[in-house]
Amino acid sequence: QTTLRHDIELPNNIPKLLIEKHANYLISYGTNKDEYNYSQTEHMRMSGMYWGLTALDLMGKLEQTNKEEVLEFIRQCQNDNGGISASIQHDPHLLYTLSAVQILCIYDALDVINVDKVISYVKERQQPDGSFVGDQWGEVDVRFSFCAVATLSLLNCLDAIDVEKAVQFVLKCMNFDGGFGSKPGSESHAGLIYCCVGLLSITGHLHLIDADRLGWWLCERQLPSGGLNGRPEKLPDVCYSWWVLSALTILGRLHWIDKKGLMDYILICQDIETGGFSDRPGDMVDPFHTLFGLTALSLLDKNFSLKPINPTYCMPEYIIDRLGLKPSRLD
Ligand SMILES: CN(C(=O)[C@H](Cc1cnc[nH]1)NC(=O)OCc1ccccc1)[C@@H](Cc1ccccc1)C(=O)N[C@@H](Cc1ccc(O)cc1)C(=O)NO
Ligand SMILES: [Zn+2]
Repeated sequence: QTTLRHDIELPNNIPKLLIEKHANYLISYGTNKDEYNYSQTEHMRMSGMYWGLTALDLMGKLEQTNKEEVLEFIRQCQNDNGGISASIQHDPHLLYTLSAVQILCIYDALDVINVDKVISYVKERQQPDGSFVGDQWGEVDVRFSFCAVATLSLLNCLDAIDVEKAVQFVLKCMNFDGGFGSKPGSESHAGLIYCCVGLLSITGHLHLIDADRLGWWLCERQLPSGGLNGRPEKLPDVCYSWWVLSALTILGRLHWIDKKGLMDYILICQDIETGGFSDRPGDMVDPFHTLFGLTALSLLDKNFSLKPINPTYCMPEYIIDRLGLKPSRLD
């Protein structure tokens, strides 16, 4: 019987990975600041810089970036309470505090901010039930638990929070399908699964996951086009290649996916004129999907000329090695 499924048809000629095009796209994205898209993303600028810089580093192009300009921007984004905001004069948030710390680790420049105040900002966000709020407005989401734990572990200061209680909250977000939602009772979603599996990988609690059941749910994300979606019945999207593959890699079940089919899907999502990746063939490219297309390819095949990516932190493996971090994986 024909099951009606949202999916797309793939054309037959698959382009190879156009590294130079993607590097030029990301370098120029950061320079012409008057460009419309650049102005529309001010509210998440710090994350946008993390996406661009990490992608450029994977392609071996970090030395083409303006390191001093980025460090000065980050220094100006740290607030008196220690938290870091998306742009200058914006409110601090755990999302952008993580992005800033990730960038500073890549540049090996943590000294440009007050690290002790970052640690106290993160610590103050933890709630009595172990969960975390993102900022002073108090929204709880397990994404923020991952931001808190990833940030503190990059700063080698995980003991500033109650790790056991943080893990307890994550387990409350686990569903019968083996997946995780943003809060207890929320439906499973590949992005939140990445956050929960990543947190448990950093804290060494992966044994609490039903790896076969979750692995199965993650592989069910793959569609006939080869692409992956984030939830059942959704369209394929390049960024879900990363959210699903990184979790499968940590769970030791990456081989459960049809790698060739997914690689073809991701390569078709390149814009061969402008450079960059879009979520689906023919859509507008952006730095977000460009990073997650490249990180997924880095996990799929080491023969692309990309540096290896760490699946837990979504940062180049050599940076995690330099920091002496060993996030756990199931074998
Ligand atoms: C806020 N946001 C999203 O909601 C995207 C939108 C989207 C892209 N493709 C389909 N939808 N969704 C998204 O990131 O979903 C994956 C996800 C959700 C929750 C937690 C972790 C990953 C994107 C930005 C964006 C908006 C609109 C279009 C493209 C990118 C975003 O900032 N995502 C965050 C998700 C995130 C947040 C916190 C983390 O600790 C880790 C990841 C991010 O990647 N930060 O580095
Ligand atoms: Zn996407």
